[in-house]
This record gives sequence, structure tokens and C-alpha cells, in this order.
Amino acid sequence: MQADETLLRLEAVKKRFGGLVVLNNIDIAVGANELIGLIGPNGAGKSTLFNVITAIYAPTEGRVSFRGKDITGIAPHRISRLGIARTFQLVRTFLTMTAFENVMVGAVYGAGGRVKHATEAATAALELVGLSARRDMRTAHMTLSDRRMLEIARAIASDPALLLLDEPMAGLNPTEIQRMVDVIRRVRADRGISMLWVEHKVDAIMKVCSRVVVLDHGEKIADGTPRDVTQNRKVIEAYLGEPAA
Ligand SMILES: Nc1ncnc2c1ncn2[C@@H]1O[C@H](COP(=O)(O)OP(=O)(O)OP(=O)(O)O)[C@@H](O)[C@H]1O
Repeated sequence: MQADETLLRLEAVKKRFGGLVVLNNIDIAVGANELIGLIGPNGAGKSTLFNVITAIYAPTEGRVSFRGKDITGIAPHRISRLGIARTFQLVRTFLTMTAFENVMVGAVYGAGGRVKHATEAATAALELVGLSARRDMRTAHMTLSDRRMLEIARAIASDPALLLLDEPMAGLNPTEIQRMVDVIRRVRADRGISMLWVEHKVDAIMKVCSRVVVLDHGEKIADGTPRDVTQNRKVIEAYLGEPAA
């Protein structure tokens, strides 16, 4: 990968909470239009990594850069402006607002306050995730699956270059998981957005991602194709277990 194609770069990132080292010496580079799965056991440090990328936490050591610019420890509210969006494990939609109004929150931000542009962006984002028919439905009346879709619509409406997905499939049934797979593929194909995707549904990650990064106890233990990762001894021992005979 050429240096100028790298969108996000983490270099020797360390995060410590008191005496607990939660991330240790993490190097990850995310290229343009890459879809990278981020997996690992509970407590491996995946959410903390997202919080470091989005400047919720400053790393104890190391550097985070985006489009070649050092963003280590910048104010969290500047992250979205730079072109980084995220969804959350526990959905954070505004329950009293309609689907469209929720997505407008992201769209207005991305459009720098230009309402016509924001309306178009919000309409397109709802269509991309398959929620056009629920446009005027209050979020409180929507299913978990639709709310997760809505979070993705809100994130892409802000026109990010990088989207961080935090367990978008948690709690979904197999049909809904397939729908989410289709949406994630579409976000990449239609919008060219790079994604870093934390997920415990490993089958989906292996099916959809071209690259997978594995964390365990705050260390990066693998970074490669799904095939490489599923055959990696450390990954089998720490997370995947032996394949069924
Ligand atoms: N603010 C905090 N203060 C102290 N310890 C923390 C804090 N946030 C996370 N940790 C600890 O850091 C470790 C990594 O947690 P993290 O939530 O990043 O893991 P994870 O890989 O996202 O896990 P899961 O798959 O369960 O979501 C855990 O031991 C957790 O208890």
C-alpha cells in the first residue's frame, strides 16, 4: 500500500488504565475503500481501540493519524468533521424523532448546515439501508434491526471517509444478519467508505472482509486475509478454537 493511500494509521498505540495495559504497541493501517474486520475475545481491547481512534481516550503512547495528519488526542467533536463516523454497540438513536429526523442529524453535520443538501443526503442514506418506507416512523416504534440500520444511515449521511462499526449484528437473527451483510457491502461499493468493523459474528466477518485484524489481551496477534487468520495458531488458541473435524 502506498503511503498516500493510507486513510487511518495507528502507530505503536498503547492505552493504560491505571496499572492495566489495555492496548499494547498496536500498529494498524487502513487503506482507501478497505473493509477490515476487528475480532477478538471479550476484553481484548476492541472498543477501547475505537475510543482511541475517535479521541474519546488519548493513547498513553503512540500516534493516530488520519489522511496523513496527526490527530492524536484532538478534541472528540472534531473527529466527525475530519470524516470519521461510528455506530455503537448499544444503539443511540433519538427515540422521539422519526427515522428521517435521526438521519438528518448526521446529514446536516456533513453538509455544513446546508439544508437542501442535507435533505438529499438523508434521503439517499435511508434508501441505501432500505429504510425509505419507514422514513416518518418514530424510532421508538422501530425494531432493533431497523434501529441498527438507522445508525448506519445516520453515520453515512455525514459523508465520512471512514466508518467504525461496533457490533452492528449483535442481537440480530439470521435474516437480519444477511440484510446487514448486504448493507455493509453496499456502503463500501456505492460510497467507497472504508470500514473497521468490530464483530463477534465471526462467520460474517470472514465472508465479507478481505482483511481481518485480531486482538487478544490488548495485543495484535494477527492481521491478514480471513484464510490466514483462521489458520493462525495464536488466533485458534485465543479465540476461534479448533475447526470442527
Ligand atoms: N474506562 C476504563 N477504565 C478501566 N478499564 C477499562 C476501561 N475501559 C475498558 N477497560 C478495560 O479494558 C479492557 C478492554 O475492554 P474493551 O471494552 O476495550 O474490550 P472489547 O474487546 O471491546 O470487549 P467486548 O468484546 O466484550 O466488547 C477490559 O479489561 C476492560 O475492563
